[in-house]
Amino acid sequence: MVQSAVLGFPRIGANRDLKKATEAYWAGNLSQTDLLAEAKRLRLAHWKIQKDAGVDVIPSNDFALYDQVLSHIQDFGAVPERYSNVGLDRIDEYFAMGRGHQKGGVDVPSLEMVKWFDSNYHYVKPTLQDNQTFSLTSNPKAVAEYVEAKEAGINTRPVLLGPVSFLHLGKADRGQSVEPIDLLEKLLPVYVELLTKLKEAGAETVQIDEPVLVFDLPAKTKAAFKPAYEKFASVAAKIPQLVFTTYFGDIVHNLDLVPKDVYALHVDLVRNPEQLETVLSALGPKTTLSVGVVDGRNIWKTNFKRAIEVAETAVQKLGKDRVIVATSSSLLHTPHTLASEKKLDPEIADWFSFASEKAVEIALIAKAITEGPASVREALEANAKSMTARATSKRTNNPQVKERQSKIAASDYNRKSEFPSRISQQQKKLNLPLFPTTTIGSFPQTKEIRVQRNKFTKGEIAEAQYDKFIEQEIDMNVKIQDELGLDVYVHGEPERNDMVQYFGERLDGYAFTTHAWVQSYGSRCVRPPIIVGDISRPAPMTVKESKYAVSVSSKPMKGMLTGPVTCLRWSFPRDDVHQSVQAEQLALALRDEVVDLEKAGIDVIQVDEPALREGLPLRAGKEREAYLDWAVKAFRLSTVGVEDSTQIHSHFCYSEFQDFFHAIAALDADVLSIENSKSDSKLLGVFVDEAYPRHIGPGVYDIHSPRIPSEQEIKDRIEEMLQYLKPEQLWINPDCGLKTRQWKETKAALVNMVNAAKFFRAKYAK
Ligand SMILES: Nc1nc2c(c(=O)[nH]1)N[C@@H](CNc1ccc(C(=O)N[C@@H](CCC(=O)N[C@@H](CCC(=O)N[C@@H](CCC(=O)O)C(=O)O)C(=O)O)C(=O)O)cc1)CN2
Ligand code: MET
Ligand SMILES: [Zn+2]
Repeated sequence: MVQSAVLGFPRIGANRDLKKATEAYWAGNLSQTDLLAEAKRLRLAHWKIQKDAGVDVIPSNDFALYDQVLSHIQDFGAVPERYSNVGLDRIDEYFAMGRGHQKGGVDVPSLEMVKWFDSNYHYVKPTLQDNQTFSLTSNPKAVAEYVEAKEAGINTRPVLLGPVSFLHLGKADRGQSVEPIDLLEKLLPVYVELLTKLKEAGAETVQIDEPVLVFDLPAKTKAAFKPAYEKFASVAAKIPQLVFTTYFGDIVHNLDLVPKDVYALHVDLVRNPEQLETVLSALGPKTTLSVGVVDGRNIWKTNFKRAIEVAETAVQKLGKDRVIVATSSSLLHTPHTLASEKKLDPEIADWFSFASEKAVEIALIAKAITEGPASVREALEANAKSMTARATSKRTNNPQVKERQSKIAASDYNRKSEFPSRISQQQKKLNLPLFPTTTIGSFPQTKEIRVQRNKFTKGEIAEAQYDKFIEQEIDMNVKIQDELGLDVYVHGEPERNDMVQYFGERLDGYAFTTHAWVQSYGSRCVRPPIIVGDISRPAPMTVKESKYAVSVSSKPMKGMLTGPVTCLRWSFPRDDVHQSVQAEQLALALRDEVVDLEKAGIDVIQVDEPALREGLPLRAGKEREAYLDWAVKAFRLSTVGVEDSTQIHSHFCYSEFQDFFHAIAALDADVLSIENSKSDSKLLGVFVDEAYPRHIGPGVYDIHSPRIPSEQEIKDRIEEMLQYLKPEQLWINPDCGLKTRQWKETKAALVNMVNAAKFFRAKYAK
């Protein structure tokens, strides 16, 4: 029979239960015991959902209190000493690596956190030493959770991140020079020990994730697969059977690296259905193929007909016993259940499927193949009906939007003048000192703000009252910036629930949800709006708040928008129209907003594009160039409608600039702020080598952690930056917005930042 498998289930729970529990624990309002009990409750609930859905292969160890890679770091004894030797218990050590720890005389920043492939999820980077050793902890999480499920009557398939991916996704610690992949020999015994324990506990198969196989890999990493999987083959009798798992891309270019003797191979056929033929012809004679046909990255109902066709192609070649139908990747990137969405228009809700519904889908697809379509006839018919309804719906099509798109001219992509002329006109207006200080946009989203917004959303307070509240927040933010002595102000974004969701809610062509949360990092979640049709802007979206902010401020005030590519990437995009078309529609809507802000007297406008880098296709080549072409065009289309004297800023976090610099330069923004505090300042070298003439603010401190950076630390960072950048092009700002922080630490950090800037201002004053 064809089995059904889920590669991973979202862990936050139907009501962001995990977020609430961890945050309560951090605040000292929940005991460790209660935190662990809540985590257990969630795991059991999620296993039960999948079991009830009829899924054959249910994952375990897909859970994590903060991040699954971080859990591996701890279980493998790869905890840097600064966390392991300061007397923290296991849970606090874990959170210290994830979010820093500044309490009880301990002061450690967090480990670096970066994007998980091309998703909006973030993982903690394994951070390794030259003399790194590994050892398995006494009660490894993978074993404990396998046993826990078994005791609940569910025989799961544990998920592990494979050794090559674990090392490839890691880095040398600051000041260390080890190449992580060179540590393979030392790491493998830990995997063997862990796999052996899983087998002893009863696990028959293990999902071993090697997603790095979708990248273009350096020779050394490629060479690591053979010894790693030969080692596992040599102890095959002692360990579970391995399902070698890849996702988020095709593996055709690395097919020779797939071990021939593993029990099964999983490939993502949602992203790259065309790889099936090649993969099938290269498969080992006994290997089972796990075909990923239910999208783990988006919320559209699966097209059963298409999914079954794909799976049948594999069945014809391999037979039913050698095919597993599965989700394309973990469902971590999808919301918990559609059942919570009481406010969605039923016509549109019929097009969607969230994690719990996807579990049902995958079981149905397996049944359709094993027992024949007649066994699930009703479900197939209902599915076909939904597909037709969506394809023919009037809701998705807006001729006026298409008409405008067809009229875009080459001149719509260019500013009036080049940067040198622009910056002098801007400087006349803005009169900024050397080393201007600014922040990235958001200020703390306090409990009070959320409560007021919640009341407003529920209709408990009137719009006028809510608007008044927002104005008071803006007043307060301006006053605080006066006191801090910042140079370019922000209004603080108090009116925004999220930088993407907020715009989605104000644009036509979008649907939005009430409970569809997805984990972004640690306890932080997002509720991506859903692009269902052609996008347009019925009315200005941010002008009212920005105009008010300018009216109460004596310093330049930045207008604040989320760029077209980030709006696209952090929404659930349509899958029936190319992403470039959706980005262009967003760009046109934002262009009107930018021009309206300028008309309202806003001289500095920041258009954030933190997701531009994450959208970059994972492999170099034509696809990448095509992406950069439309992404850069979308940004330019949205920003260049202004006068030379209006200063355009853009912001990037989570960006590795080495392979990306030319695109950033091509945006032609006047000022860039980038995340930098966790990276080696050497990386700023690209801006020198490539002679970047415009202004730039590399972040001077990390905003993900409550830890307060000292003035000296910030000065040291600036000093390093000055080795690469000219004083007259350098801005001083944090890595990113401050919405996740408390006011107390925000003020303390910004005082130190402003003082550090003043120090250099005095030093360079002539
Ligand atoms: N979309 C997106 N992706 C991003 C980022 C981002 O800002 N947005 N930043 C980067 C890092 N990722 C982040 C992701 C989320 C958050 C974040 O702060 N999320 C908030 C939720 C933001 C939100 O939508 N808030 C809503 C809902 C708030 C809420 O919880 N309301 C309560 C009711 C009010 C109460 O009693 O607290 C409820 O619904 O139950 C609002 O403010 O209106 C959180 O998890 O806490 C930060 C960074 C990369 N990716
Ligand atoms: N303007 C946004 C903010 O400050 C930029 C965030 S980038 C993830 O929150
Ligand atoms: Zn940012």
